[in-house]
Amino acid sequence: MTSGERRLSERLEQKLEDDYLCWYDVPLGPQQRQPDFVVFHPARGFVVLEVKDWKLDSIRSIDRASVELLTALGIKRVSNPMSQARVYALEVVDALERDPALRNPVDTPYAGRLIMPYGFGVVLSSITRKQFEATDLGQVLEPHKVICQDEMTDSADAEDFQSRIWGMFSHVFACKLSLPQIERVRWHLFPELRVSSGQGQFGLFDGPGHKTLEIPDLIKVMDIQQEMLARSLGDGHRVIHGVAGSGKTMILGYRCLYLARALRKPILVLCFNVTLAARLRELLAERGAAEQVSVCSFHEWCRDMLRTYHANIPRNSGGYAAYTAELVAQTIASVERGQIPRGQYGAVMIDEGHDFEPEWFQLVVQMVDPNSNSVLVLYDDAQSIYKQEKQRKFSFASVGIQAQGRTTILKLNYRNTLEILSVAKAFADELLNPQESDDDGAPIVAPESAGRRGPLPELVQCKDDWAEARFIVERIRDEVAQGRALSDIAVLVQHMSDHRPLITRLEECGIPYLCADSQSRKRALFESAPSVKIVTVYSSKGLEFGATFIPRLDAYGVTHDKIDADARLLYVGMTRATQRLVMLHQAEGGMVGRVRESINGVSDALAA
Ligand SMILES: Nc1ncnc2c1ncn2[C@@H]1O[C@H](COP(=O)(O)OP(=O)(O)OP(=O)(O)O)[C@@H](O)[C@H]1O
Repeated sequence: MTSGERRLSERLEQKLEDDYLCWYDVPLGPQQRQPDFVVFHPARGFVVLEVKDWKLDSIRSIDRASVELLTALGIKRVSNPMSQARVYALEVVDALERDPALRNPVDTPYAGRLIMPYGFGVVLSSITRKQFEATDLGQVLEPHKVICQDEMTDSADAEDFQSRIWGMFSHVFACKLSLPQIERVRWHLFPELRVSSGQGQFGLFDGPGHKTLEIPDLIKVMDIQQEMLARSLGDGHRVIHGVAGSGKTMILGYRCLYLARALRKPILVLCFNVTLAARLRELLAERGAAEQVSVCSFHEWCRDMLRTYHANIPRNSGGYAAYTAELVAQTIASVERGQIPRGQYGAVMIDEGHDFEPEWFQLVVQMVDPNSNSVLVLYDDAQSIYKQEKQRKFSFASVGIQAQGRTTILKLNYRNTLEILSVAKAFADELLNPQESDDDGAPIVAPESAGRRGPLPELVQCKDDWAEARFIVERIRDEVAQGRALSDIAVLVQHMSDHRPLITRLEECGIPYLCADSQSRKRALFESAPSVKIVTVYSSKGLEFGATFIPRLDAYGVTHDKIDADARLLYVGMTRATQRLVMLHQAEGGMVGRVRESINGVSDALAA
């Protein structure tokens, strides 16, 4: 920011109330123009502001189209900022007026025109009103559309400051934009905030070649908190505690694409789950970020580092847990002795931070370039399915993440219907009891529903594995008959050895499927032709499916020591379903009673 821009942004923050929205230097509308500031208020409209730090004696000449400036490098000709601001404002009007929901209705006096007033103006941050009036600048910069240096001081009266801004409007009339209308305004102005509803896309905006041509009736756009997080490029470490389905991965995807344009050094995205890493890698590649952004599971990354820097790669002979522990130990040792260089990445982002061990954080934090020091950790304690209770208590500072004061909590779940979320919440009630935590711990946050409605989750009893398989396949056929894509359907199993009858039945019915039963199949889960996905609940973490089946509920939580761990696992499984959730069991016991109670409780509460 120039010093004038900084002062103006401080004044906007101080002198405007909380229901104003202000954007600084953000590309705007279909032409992606970049005005200095856009100020928006739901009951007043919007204004575009250009800020100039020019001193009076640096303006050699000015007319309605351009300005000649005396600079250290000689004379420079630039556009007249007022005409620039006007062009930007008219482009915004043009984009918004195309949307019938933002136009005055046909039988009203201003039929077809924008439902809110607008204005544009110039901020001369180094010229006082007196200086301005002593010149003929007012002939080309209308005086009421200019804010001068002495009108934007710290001590300026808030009411005066606001009336200067709104005095820039040519026409003022009453408007009161509803929340959906405000969202539509943001949808048009900032296409990158659009949440696309493609399957398993984490809401990332459309890739190239999939531009939205028609304006949908129901639009989906990041909420303001998500937008602020996605755009906050600032240096330093940042932690987002977000409930299941609150858009953490979507924000991460957005920041990757944003940072890929802004940074020279590569960006590293790490998660725990191989399947999630593969899906995210694919989506970012479709959006042209493959070269600059590497997405891997943590262990894949360790292996890559050891291979790239010719360090010793352990053999995978003594079991997977021993192998991965050795992989991590070797990577830490290689970094310590300088064989793997530190500071390789312009930014490091960690999805599923709740499944990371403290020493993993310590290792990864060293990988970020100290000049940008940009580290983002996404975390949801309720989904931590690989850790023991005692391991969960740690502070971010103790693992090298300095995020005090830069921690955000996202409570709103957008993924699940109210019915699915309510059942998952009732089921996992004990895990979600909010607990006090200081700014640097990992708070437990209970999700709140964004309110989308759908069918109540189902609990179905079948007599054996074959009956379960027949039932699931029948329901898959129903879903497909109703238009659901195969890849939007998943069966979440407890162990990969559990699904033989299901596969046999799918094959008998000619339904394509893919099992994530090896590392390579996990990586390729979404790459091939459309197919039903069979994944463990573990591997489903981070993903989402329109229709989700969870068989053998009676096999979860059967021993006392597994109850909490399995409850977490099932909470993760249930919150994968965006529309339909069907759970099955053969016997009573395990988690069956708890799920039944949760469904009945929610059913009664919603009926009341
Ligand atoms: N503001 C929003 N409006 C509409 N849909 C949204 C919004 N934010 C997120 N979503 C949708 O919510 C779903 C969940 O998003 P995402 O996968 O990023 O959540 P998450 O926090 O990473 O979840 P989890 O931790 O459970 O994996 C996606 O389908 C996304 O499109």
